[in-house]
Amino acid sequence: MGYASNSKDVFKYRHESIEKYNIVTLDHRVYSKSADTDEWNVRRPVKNSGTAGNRILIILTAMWDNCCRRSGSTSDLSRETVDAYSPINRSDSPLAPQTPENFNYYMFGCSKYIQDLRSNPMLKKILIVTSKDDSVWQSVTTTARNLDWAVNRVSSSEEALECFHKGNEVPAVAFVDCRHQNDKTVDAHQIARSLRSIRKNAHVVLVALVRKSFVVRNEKDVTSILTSGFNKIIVETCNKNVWIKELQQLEKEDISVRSMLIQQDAVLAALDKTKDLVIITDLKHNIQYMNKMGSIVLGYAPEDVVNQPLAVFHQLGDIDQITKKLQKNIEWDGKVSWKCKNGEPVYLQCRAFPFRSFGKETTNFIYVQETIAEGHGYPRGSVPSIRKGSYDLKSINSDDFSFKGAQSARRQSLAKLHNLPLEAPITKVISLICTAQENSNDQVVQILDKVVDILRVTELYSSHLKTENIKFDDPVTSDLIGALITQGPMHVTSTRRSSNDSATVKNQPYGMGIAKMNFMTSVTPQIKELLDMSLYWDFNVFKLEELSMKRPLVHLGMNLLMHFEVHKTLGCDERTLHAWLTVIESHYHAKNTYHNSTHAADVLQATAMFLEKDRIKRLLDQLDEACCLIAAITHDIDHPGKSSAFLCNSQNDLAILYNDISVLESHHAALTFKLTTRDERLNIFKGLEKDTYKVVRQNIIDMILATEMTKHFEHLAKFVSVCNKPSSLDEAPVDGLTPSDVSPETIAPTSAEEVNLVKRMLIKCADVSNPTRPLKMCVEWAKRIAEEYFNQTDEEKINHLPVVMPMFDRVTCSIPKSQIGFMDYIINDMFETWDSFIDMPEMLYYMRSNYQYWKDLEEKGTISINEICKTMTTTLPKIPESSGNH
Ligand SMILES: Nc1ncnc2c1ncn2[C@@H]1O[C@@H]2COP(=O)(O)O[C@H]2[C@H]1O
Repeated sequence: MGYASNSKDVFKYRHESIEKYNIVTLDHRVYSKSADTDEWNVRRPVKNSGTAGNRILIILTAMWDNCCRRSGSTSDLSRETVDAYSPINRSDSPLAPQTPENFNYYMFGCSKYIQDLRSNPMLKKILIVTSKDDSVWQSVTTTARNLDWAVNRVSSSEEALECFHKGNEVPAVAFVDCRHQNDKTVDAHQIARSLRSIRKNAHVVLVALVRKSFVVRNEKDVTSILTSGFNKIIVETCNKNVWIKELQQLEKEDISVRSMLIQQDAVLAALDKTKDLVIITDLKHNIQYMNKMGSIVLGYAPEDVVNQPLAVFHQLGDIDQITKKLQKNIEWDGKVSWKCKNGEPVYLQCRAFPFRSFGKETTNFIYVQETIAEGHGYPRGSVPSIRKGSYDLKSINSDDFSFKGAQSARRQSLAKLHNLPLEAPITKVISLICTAQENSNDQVVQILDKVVDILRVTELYSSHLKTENIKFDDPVTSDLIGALITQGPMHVTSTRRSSNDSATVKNQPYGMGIAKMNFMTSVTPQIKELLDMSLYWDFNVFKLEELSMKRPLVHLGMNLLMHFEVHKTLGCDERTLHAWLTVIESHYHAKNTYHNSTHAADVLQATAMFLEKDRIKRLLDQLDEACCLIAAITHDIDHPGKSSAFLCNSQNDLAILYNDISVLESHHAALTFKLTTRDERLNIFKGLEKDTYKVVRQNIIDMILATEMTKHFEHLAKFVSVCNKPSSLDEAPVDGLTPSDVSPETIAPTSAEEVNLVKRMLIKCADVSNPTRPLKMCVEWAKRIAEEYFNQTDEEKINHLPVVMPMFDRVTCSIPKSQIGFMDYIINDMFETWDSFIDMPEMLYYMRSNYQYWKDLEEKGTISINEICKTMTTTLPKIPESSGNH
């Protein structure tokens, strides 16, 4: 950094090339040089944050011009290419730098927004402040008017300030007479200080008119004039040519910059109104700017975050993978979890990119994040980044309180609902909110109004999750998620189980004690060894598929059903279980690449692992466990390898039978009971009491139907809002309890409906857990599902049916893109939520690293499965061949 505080110093720098510096502060204006155009552009300063690598020179214009004149040369820093900026060096200014070392400049690329002055004539207004009209002012006035300036003159400090306070006719430039030292009516310093103390006048160009002797006589006076808030010092003259030059310069530099700053203010205001959360950091990843939405969502005031390392606000504390990418000048796109001031995490879809304001190097990093209201204040594991369902934050963020009257009237009418005889729980809730509003501040009232608005819609869980509300990032994702979550409405059978329900078994006619042993002796040692790993997340179901000759479900099923003593719970024996599993497995289509019995075994294995988790164990009884395992085993039975949409489009018998509603899932559930109950030899339910069987049946049907993806967001949202209570309790402990006093038992969901929500979530997670498995398995599943989608597309094309997912064409489809889309929209949120409930870090670990793997492949432009397989160090088992076991 260079710093010139007197003309001698400036002389010193005259002999240095100004090219050495990439930031110059001239006359307290700040310029930086563009590497591309070699032009100097104005920069807006921020206080106290050093930027590595910037070379800064500070010069005062008056001295600089003086030096130039004395040295007989013109300024190296051509005035023609410089945009000016108002002074920052006032001691009362929040932007005032304390020492030259503290200078840093917030790059805002504003030169792009400079408006042509001609389009903004409002700014060509001059105010002359002088107590003495003389030939100098007459010369200024005439010249200015000839150049289309509007000129107004006042004769005292008070009148001058009045002009600025009035508002409408605020002049862009004020010339203040500083030639008469003892002039009591025009006090230049007072005018400057008063003006600069008001923020809206920060951009007024203040020009001091001084005597010829002034600059040469006293450098201290020059500094004092400039530091009091003046931008320019002009020496008195009656020479109209000089005034033409000065006025043109004012127009080109000062006024155009003012115009630019006005627009920059507008941009900043827009940033404050946007629903996106914007953060800008410097090169060291220290936050330089965060917009208002940042404060709203994260809960920090701007001063809490400015100059703080970004990592401090990152929930997982490791923001390395993002910053590394940015440092390599690579844009980053993905989920980021930020830490709110209240300690809660908020997950946002983020696009981070490097920004080069000048020079060849990056100067800043910018993070733009989609925010939605769900993300704010939701407990851990919320679904904020289901960006497709964003709320309108307008009212929350609005400064306009004028609609309060209307809101209050509405509250009153809502309160009347309370008195209606048909009072429903939702009206009670709304009424309670209305009561709470009475004693709340405006902001809370507005937020609660929004809450009430949301509660009033009929489809509480699904209305905002329709595909038309979702903006997908790419067509593959659009196809996939669109196909998964759109279909006609489905009625979910609600199972209510009273707390007295228990597994009631008619009798236990079989020798249970030896059941497991008998079965296990019939498997090969290799399979046995593999099955010993059946309660580990990296269990290799493909290996079992291979060793069992594509009968993984019977083997794993026997192993796990015995482990959970399902035979005891149901009151059946090993042989029935084995026969049942054999028949069930035989109704899975081995020719399907994905929806075959290996998938059922995989879902069963995930289900078993979830059932082993403490939180689940506390919640579910043995009958629940049995239902979960059976539902997992049967949930895709007789899957044709085509989607429900395909069946509807092709007018398949199943679609006709089930009226296009939940076609596949209804079929899976119905067939399960048909197969199981029609033959006594495989009826695993035959030992159950009638009422227990009813409960079991309802439970299994409910879980199988819950695997329907069209209801995905509904199930997820319900689970989040009802079951993820602990963190909300953490926030507001009741009855003197601290969060640590609240044991999981105290807060675990207990109602039958809440238990149902957990079971639905459990099977849903198990069903799509493949992206959270170790990489090799995750890739294999991706390959299998893509192959099945491709087959469907092929068949649709051959049969001239509507193509449900046109992007899933085996020649063009990008597998990484499809996986990223699937994870972005379906997997990541759901598993973060599920993990927050059951605590299974290995699952999240694989999910995150797999996601990164797909991202890396996408970046490299890898598309096909063959290319992907080449990137894997070891080869994976082959896709099953078309010979079926069906
Ligand atoms: N890795 C994956 N990539 C894309 N889609 C998937 C993946 N895993 C599961 N799915 C889809 O998610 C759906 C969940 O329900 P289904 O098993 O009926 O069908 C599944 C597939 O359509």
